[in-house]
Amino acid sequence: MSKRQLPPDRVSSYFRAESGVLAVITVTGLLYNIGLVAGPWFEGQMTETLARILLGENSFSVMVSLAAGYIAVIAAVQGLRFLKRFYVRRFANKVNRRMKRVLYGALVRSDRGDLERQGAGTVLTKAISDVDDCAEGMRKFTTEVFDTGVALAAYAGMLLWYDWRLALLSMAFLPGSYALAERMKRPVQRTGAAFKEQAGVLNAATMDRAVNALTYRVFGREEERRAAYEEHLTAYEHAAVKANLWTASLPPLYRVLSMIGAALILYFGGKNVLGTGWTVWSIAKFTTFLACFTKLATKSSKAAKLFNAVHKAQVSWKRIQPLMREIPAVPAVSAGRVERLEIRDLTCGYPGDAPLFSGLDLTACRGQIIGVTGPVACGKSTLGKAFLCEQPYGGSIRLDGRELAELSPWELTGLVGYLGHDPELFSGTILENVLLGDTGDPMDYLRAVCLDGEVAAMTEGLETRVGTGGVRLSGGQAQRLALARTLAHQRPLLILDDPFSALDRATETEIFAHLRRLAADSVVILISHRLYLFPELDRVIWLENGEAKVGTHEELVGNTPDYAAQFDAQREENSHE
Ligand SMILES: Nc1ncnc2c1ncn2[C@@H]1O[C@H](COP(=O)(O)OP(=O)(O)OP(=O)(O)O)[C@@H](O)[C@H]1O
Repeated sequence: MSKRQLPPDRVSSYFRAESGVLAVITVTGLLYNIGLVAGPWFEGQMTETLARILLGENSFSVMVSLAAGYIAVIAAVQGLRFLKRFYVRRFANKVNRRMKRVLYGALVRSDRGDLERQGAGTVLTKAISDVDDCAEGMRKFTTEVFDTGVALAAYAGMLLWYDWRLALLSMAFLPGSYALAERMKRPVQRTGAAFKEQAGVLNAATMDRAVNALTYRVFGREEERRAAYEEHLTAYEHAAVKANLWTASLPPLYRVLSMIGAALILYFGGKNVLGTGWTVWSIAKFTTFLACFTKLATKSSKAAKLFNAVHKAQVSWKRIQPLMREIPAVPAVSAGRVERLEIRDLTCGYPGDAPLFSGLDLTACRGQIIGVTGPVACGKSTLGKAFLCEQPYGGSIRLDGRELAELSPWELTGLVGYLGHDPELFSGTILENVLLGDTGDPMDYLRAVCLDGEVAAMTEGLETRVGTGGVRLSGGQAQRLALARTLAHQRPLLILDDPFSALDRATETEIFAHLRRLAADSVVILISHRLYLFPELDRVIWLENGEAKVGTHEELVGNTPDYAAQFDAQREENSHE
């Protein structure tokens, strides 16, 4: 089966898609873990040799060659470990990328209305952190299968080989330690949850005191608030002590329990050395056995970590699984060029309300930029959204003769690009926000929106994380980044709703020049309150009092006094700056 056909809503697909990398991990992982057993073997041999040297039965050179062999084996084992970890990391990165590509594809083609209601940026941020948790869980699982699973098997095999009775006896206490840990999870979780809750209450109380400090002072309620705050603080301290007591006191107990096996080895293993036990051992075997057991006991305590990581990944996967669907490629006909946009007798509004405007007629050709403006709340954004067909419109909007309302959502996605008021950035990097999982050079688009210099000056450049909704960026940076994203995903019809509102005039003019060049193959609908650039537009739509007037800038200045007045007012304002 080819990689493309693997169903993206199954975790196994992501493992199968990376079977090559997993094969390398398996080979290096097996060699590394089997090599690990060589350590205790060498330690046993060196202890034996030391005893013999002291008794005069061996020369020092034997010890030197053993030590050299030990160092060589450790170096080889660590080399294999490095290789295995490198490939596990690579595997996790590839899974992460693949999952994000599927996720972006699904979200970008989701119903815009739904997404807007939930806040598209927030949906993406949550889903992306779930993908990160899944990929991390898969990484830990893949690591621990070898580092814990295979290593435990190798150590256990070695113990059984040396003395199976003593091996079973000493290992019998390990499950007891896990069972106890499992049973004690409940009070640990309960006190931990209570502590977290108290921390939340205290945070809220702290915020309340800080934000409303002035109000409390003015109304003479400071002392009362202080007393309430002290109560929260005391409750927080008690909860913290309880939670810490449980979490700190139990692990040593588990360790003592699992190390009972070591005491048994000292006793029965000693008998083996003296020749009165179940089998006959040299000092080397005794030392190797003890070292293997200690390593096994330590390793096995990590098994819980593996289960936790897998459990967390499962929870995240459940949340994102419904989003992980294969998205059919946008039909080729939609992604191609469009020569003409024809709007006839267009009426827009919301169900139950009078139309915001009606009778809009316009024909625009590829490469043209059409401005839309008018007084506050005249319906500019509503006109922009009409091209997304979220609400039914009256009249007709045709792209090369194809009525938008009759197209499938995916065809529409291939034809219409949209940038709304809200930049809708998600908490990924600048690069991810521009490319949305596609390939290409984001710098071209960042240059076009005059953001390249600022990104280059950031310590992490394109890898800078922008925070949820782009909170780490200024308003102007967020707006330009969203515009770069729109330009990076060119469509034959581009709707830009007030894309320059947070920019200064010089930047706006420069970006506009780039827009002309980059969108030469599209029809651009540019909605704006600011009219500086309107003389350069191919046509202007003026919406007012339910009417839509269309003309060149000069025509509207001549026949629409309100448009002329708004343009003059802005020009005058600008000349005073
Ligand atoms: N989803 C909606 N349901 C009902 N009415 C809406 C909806 N969205 C907007 N409106 C109303 O439609 C009118 C026009 O809104 P719209 O956002 O299109 O105007 P605008 O010209 O873009 O405004 P602004 O100048 O503030 O950008 C407003 O009165 C608004 O309250």
